[in-house]
Amino acid sequence: MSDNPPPPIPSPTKQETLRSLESNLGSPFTAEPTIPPPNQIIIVVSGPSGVGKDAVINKLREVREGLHFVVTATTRPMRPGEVEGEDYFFVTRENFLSMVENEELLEYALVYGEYKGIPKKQIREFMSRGEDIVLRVDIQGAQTLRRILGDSAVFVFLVAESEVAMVERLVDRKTESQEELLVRVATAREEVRHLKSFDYVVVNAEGRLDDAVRRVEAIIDAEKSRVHQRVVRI
Ligand SMILES: Nc1ncnc2c1ncn2[C@@H]1O[C@H](COP(=O)(O)OP(=O)(O)OP(=O)(O)O)[C@@H](O)[C@H]1O
Repeated sequence: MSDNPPPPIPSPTKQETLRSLESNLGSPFTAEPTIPPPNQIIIVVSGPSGVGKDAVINKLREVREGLHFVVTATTRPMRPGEVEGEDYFFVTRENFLSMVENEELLEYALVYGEYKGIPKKQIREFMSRGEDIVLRVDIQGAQTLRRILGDSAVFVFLVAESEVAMVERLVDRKTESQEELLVRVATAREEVRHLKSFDYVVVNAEGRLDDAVRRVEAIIDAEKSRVHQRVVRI
């Protein structure tokens, strides 16, 4: 009789454990992704004139990939520093109206005497390449888009930290005459009541542009993580 202890039973390898679990479960484990890739989203960024829509969008363009910023068609004259096809597609009234006639625009509006519209083709093209779409529209445009897109798009309302901060920014920008300023500021006062038809609100405070952009990014991340994804049909 030997006093030696029995040899230890070798513990199963990881592979053996997996095989044993599979055999007990009755089916092999799959390496398929747990969830399908998220749908492309349309994010509508809106807010009163001078709140910083362009500033937020320009910064977002620098810091985030995979987004297509839709270039709006407009009949308004080019401002100094603006680039055709980058800031807007500057078109004649005649061309614009023919786009309307041919139903090439997702929505259009007459804003301060000039037409602005969103080309459908651009949205379809970039979504089919897997990009998310960012639309920059005024409040009137956002209301129309809500009617057209319903809950299939994400609506973000940008606000300044106070009315006076917004007006000062608009004045400092020096792109509007005194009369134009009056119309924009009076309109902005009215527009806040539309806030409730938006999904998210983001404060763009003086000197805190980066915070506003981070918040918009967080919204995009949250939307891409939704269990019930929004489905866009245009
Ligand atoms: N967080 C911020 N801090 C300081 N200045 C800002 C901030 N955000 C925007 N601005 C400035 O305020 C002015 C108005 O911003 P912007 O042109 O982006 O507004 P907008 O909402 O696009 O206006 P509009 O609808 O009239 O085109 C610009 O001169 C911009 O550089």
